[in-house]
Amino acid sequence: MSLYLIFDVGNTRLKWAAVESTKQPSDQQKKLWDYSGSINTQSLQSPEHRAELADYISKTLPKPDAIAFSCVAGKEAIHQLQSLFPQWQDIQWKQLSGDSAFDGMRTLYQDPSKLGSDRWSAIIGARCLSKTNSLIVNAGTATTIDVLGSNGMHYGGWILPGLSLMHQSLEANTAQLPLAARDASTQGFGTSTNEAIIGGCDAAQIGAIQYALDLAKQMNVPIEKIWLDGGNAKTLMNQIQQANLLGTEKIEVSEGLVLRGVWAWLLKNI
Ligand SMILES: Nc1ncnc2c1ncn2[C@@H]1O[C@H](COP(=O)(O)OP(=O)(O)O)[C@@H](O)[C@H]1O
Ligand SMILES: CC(C)(COP(=O)(O)O)[C@@H](O)C(=O)NCCC(=O)O
Repeated sequence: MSLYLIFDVGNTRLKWAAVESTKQPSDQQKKLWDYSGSINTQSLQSPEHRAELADYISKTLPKPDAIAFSCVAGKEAIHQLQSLFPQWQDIQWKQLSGDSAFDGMRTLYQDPSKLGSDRWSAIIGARCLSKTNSLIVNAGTATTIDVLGSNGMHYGGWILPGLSLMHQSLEANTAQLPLAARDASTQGFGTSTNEAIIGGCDAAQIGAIQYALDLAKQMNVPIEKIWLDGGNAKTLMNQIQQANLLGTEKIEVSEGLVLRGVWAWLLKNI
């Protein structure tokens, strides 16, 4: 039996997971990782935090047989990530990029090398779980929305500021708006500044998903499955469910679609 260690370095959080070779990326269960965790991506910049992370990972799991990653947080972060385990120098690190080939899949991106590796790996992860026309929504630092056809074609997508970025940008660029805070009462049209911001930013995110569904239908790629992933997935799902929008039966909150995609790609490249 082999063990694979996978990293997904986003602009806010660094996620990792390790999985044994007895499992498959097409396995539907969410909790398929034998080990997993996350920290702030910024921690990579600190030698102390790097040492803590490396110590924690190397003490909680056996030596992996292969390591693979996606990183959209810049070259320095990649360098710092790859410096974590000097004791495992014989293990080759495999980096998935936006233009990494995957059997049966293709992107219409004009220059696939510019496609975010986390977007491409989430698309691969979604393909492992379902061969239907799918929308992949990764609600993280940015919110990305991508269309994947049942034929394996990525038709492109959108990049929006994520929920926190939207809130922060309103606070930073206006005189009167505070940093909004979500509370249980936020529903429908806002009747306070806080509610108006929270509801407005939710509407921008959910409205973009609705628009993507409409546009995909016009393109003859009617969406049968929506994967909602990332740090804000559950928040958005709650809002979607409470307002009974988008045909909730086809939406699923997925956990670690990027990690799943990197793992699937690694299995084809070792
Ligand atoms: N514990 C948390 N730490 C940081 N961000 C969180 C946390 N919980 C929810 N979030 C939200 O999730 C976003 C980060 O989600 P994530 O999918 O990890 O993003 P990325 O892949 O871009 O690093 C943040 O911008 C924030 O809005
Ligand atoms: C859009 C992103 C910033 C999202 O990053 P994240 O929110 O996951 O940290 C990332 O996928 C990226 O840098 N993409 C490159 C540009 C593109 O995909 O076209």
